[in-house]
Amino acid sequence: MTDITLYNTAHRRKEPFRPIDPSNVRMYVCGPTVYDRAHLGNARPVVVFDTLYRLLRHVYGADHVTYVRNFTDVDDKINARAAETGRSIREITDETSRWYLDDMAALGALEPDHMPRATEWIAQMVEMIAGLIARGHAYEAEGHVLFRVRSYKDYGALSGRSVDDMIAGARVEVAPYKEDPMDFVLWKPSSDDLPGWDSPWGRGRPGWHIECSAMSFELLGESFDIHGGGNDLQFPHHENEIAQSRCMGHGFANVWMHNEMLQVEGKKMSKSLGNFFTVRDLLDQGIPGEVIRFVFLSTHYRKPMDWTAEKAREAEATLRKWYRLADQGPDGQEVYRPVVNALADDLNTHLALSELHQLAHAGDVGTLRSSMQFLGLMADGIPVWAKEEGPSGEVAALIEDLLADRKRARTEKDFARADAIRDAFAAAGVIVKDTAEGAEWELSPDFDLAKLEALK
Ligand SMILES: Nc1ncnc2c1ncn2[C@@H]1O[C@H](COP(=O)(O)OP(=O)(O)OP(=O)(O)O)[C@@H](O)[C@H]1O
Ligand SMILES: [Zn+2]
Repeated sequence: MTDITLYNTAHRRKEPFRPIDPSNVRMYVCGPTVYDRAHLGNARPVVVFDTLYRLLRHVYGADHVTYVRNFTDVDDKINARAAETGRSIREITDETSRWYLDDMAALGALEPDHMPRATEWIAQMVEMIAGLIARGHAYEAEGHVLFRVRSYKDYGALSGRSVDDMIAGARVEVAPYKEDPMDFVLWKPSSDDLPGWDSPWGRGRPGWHIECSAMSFELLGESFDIHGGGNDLQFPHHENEIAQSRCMGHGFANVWMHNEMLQVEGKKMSKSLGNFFTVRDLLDQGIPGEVIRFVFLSTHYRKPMDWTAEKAREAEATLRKWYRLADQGPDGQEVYRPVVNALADDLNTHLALSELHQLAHAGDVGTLRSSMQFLGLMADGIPVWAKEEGPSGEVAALIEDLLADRKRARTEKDFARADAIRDAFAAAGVIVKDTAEGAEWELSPDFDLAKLEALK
């Protein structure tokens, strides 16, 4: 069996992965708050943990892995969106959840085995909150229930910081009913115009953190193998989840995995900063989902990354080449061992892609096909966009620009430049024919975009 090694944030090192029960490997990933289209940053954990899910299914068997990802469908941002638009909360959360699943499917992400909506698990949250009060880890104050952070001595262990350091660095809400500014909300009262459920503490709604503790417990049990999410959730969300579940006497998650952020000019892409574009924006611009997935896979999940048009162009050119080859491959070949091994080493997706380059280079079309399927780059055969004749608009525009540049160089008798362009076309596999009507060109099967981009 393949040995998997994963970086465990909780211990800040790579560790051999040993599931609690190899016949049911269990993973929980924090899902979206559903009030708006997912931005490209939100898609990063989806692709990262989908890749891990695929690896686990490959190693332990598809029926021996349980993947849970929630929908947060009760939240003040959702209430605000409903108030702004005059639409009902349910309409907004239903529509947004559907969009989310469509957009993520376009990126080749498999659906998790369970996708619990928080509002369907309120009774279980209430029960857990009552349990925390009974154990002295929570208290009721003015219709709120708060978690008593100082009652959990390991608080902060995941981030490796002390409670006092965290208070200093965080925006903690100071409220008169809190015993300590660090205490966080498990339950809060709802006015009549807001969603609310009856509880021992009056009509109200749950805090965000308790959702994940309650739903992971119900669907995966007291202890499970992997808990994932973006590293922006590490504190406070994941520290709070750990505090709640451990104080209930649960073992909770063994391995904590966090993806780094998708950035825009050095800053996290986020709704609050307004520096975002959605997955749907890219798809609508004609950028295929496979290209977006490829760009994600080319950077390791623990490194920050940017989205650039150039990365998308290169990914598209590579994928077109691979699809042309894989199209000739028989189905049902084994996945290439080095590709599996690359993922088994803390999801080294960059290395996995280099292994695919090797396969393409060697012309092993059947193994290329099965390995692309394994990485989620090829669901049902060759995607339609890759079957269409000719390269994408972006590649064509680049070639046309270079041809214009060559013409100018010739007119200006800059033969060095004209020759450099000619040589680069030859090296990149662009076949140029000069005709009376001007230059005509086509791509040879081993077209290599990188060799052209070097010229720009
Ligand atoms: N820029 C980003 N890069 C990578 N992952 C991100 C990024 N922004 C959010 N995520 C992840 O997306 C997932 C869904 O989170 P959620 O719906 O709470 O996003 P969000 O908090 O609304 O986004 P934002 O931070 O833009 O408001 C979480 O796992 C979160 O860590
Ligand atoms: Zn969570």
